[in-house]
Amino acid sequence: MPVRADGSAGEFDAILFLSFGGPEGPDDVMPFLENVTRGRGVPRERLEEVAHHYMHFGGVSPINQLNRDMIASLRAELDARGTDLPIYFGNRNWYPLVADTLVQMYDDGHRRILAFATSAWGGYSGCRQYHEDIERSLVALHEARPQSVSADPVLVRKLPQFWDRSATLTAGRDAVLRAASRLPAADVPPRLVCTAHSIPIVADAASGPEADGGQLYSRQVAQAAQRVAEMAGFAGHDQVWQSRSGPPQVPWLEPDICDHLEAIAAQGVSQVIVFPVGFVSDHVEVVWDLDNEAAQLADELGLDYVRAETVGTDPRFIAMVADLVDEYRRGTGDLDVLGVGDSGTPCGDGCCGRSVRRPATRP
Ligand SMILES: CC1=C(CCC(=O)O)c2cc3nc(cc4[nH]c(cc5[nH]c(cc1n2)c(C)c5CCC(=O)O)c(CCC(=O)O)c4C)C(CCC(=O)O)=C3C
Ligand SMILES: [Fe+2]
Repeated sequence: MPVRADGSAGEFDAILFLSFGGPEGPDDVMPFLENVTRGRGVPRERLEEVAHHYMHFGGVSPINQLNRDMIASLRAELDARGTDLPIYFGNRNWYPLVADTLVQMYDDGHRRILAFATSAWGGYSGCRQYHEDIERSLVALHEARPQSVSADPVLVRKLPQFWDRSATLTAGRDAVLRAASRLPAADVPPRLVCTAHSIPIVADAASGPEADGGQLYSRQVAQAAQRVAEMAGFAGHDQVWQSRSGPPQVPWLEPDICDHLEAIAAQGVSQVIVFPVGFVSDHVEVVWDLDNEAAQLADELGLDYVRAETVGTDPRFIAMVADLVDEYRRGTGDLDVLGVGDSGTPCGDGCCGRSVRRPATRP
């Protein structure tokens, strides 16, 4: 059993399901977007444009319900294994805010907490920022319960990145195959296009050990997509990026999915399968940017377009999350893998990019 920083041999006693958060009504949209983009130099016009995407769904992001569904599935899976750790839900950008959830967990008596973050990836937005969310919440807990926390501290251990777990990739493969089966028969095989959230080129360069040339996030995404494509029997695939933000003069990962659809249509491609490798659930960036924008463009270009499901509803994916919990709850999980860190300590030297402090606020 690995030696732990706090020297204790105790088991973990609760799970924090940590996610991005999303608005639950029209009045939440702008304050939510301000939380997401505080200090990031995202132009007002971009925020207003994104606010329209949310308004298209009545100001309600599907992400919260999807997370609650995932939590219910995880609960059932853990119960079936006889693992009775309670699961709590907390978000970076919207209610329930992780800082509030942590106070609740503490008041309920939990002192050793495993955190599962809904991003599979390394890099600042997908990994490091979740460590920062934990750290910031611990600071807030200390302010809310100063005497108790000093005398009786709490440990929050973040679970590893899971983009390369076999269940993640197998669920992706089957989602691609199901999508492919919805395409009408054609002479030429369909093009598999794998998409993930774009990030600024400098953010990508800053993620991952410098010795490996950085680019941890884009390399992980490329590898996951490659594996899924191979497993689904595709000779090749295209890697694209979506939902770019920020000022237009700042370079982000490219090609953008829409530019790419135009390019392949011009090459004579007639069918496309879009697989959102970068996300675990069908939230706004999937149901707007892919099912609406990209699908409409494909229609205009005369492309048959199908979008593969995200992996978060696949029972094998949920079982994988339960495996992570089981591996780490007794302290036997590997502490030396990417994504794992205690109480906000980032997972490795130079692993996931520079820190940018940015507390979420209430409306
Ligand atoms: C790598 C990555 C993931 C995947 C890893 C993970 O899952 O964590 C991800 C997920 C998500 N991104 C989401 C939403 C947004 N992302 C934004 C902005 C940004 N994302 C970035 C990166 C990522 N984002 C970046 C570098 C920015 C620029 C601002 C900044 O540096 O932080 C903005 C601001 C408006 C805009 O400009 O688009 C919104 C609204 C939602 C929730 C959707 C819903 O509500 O249903 C989810 C799951
Ligand atoms: Fe994002």
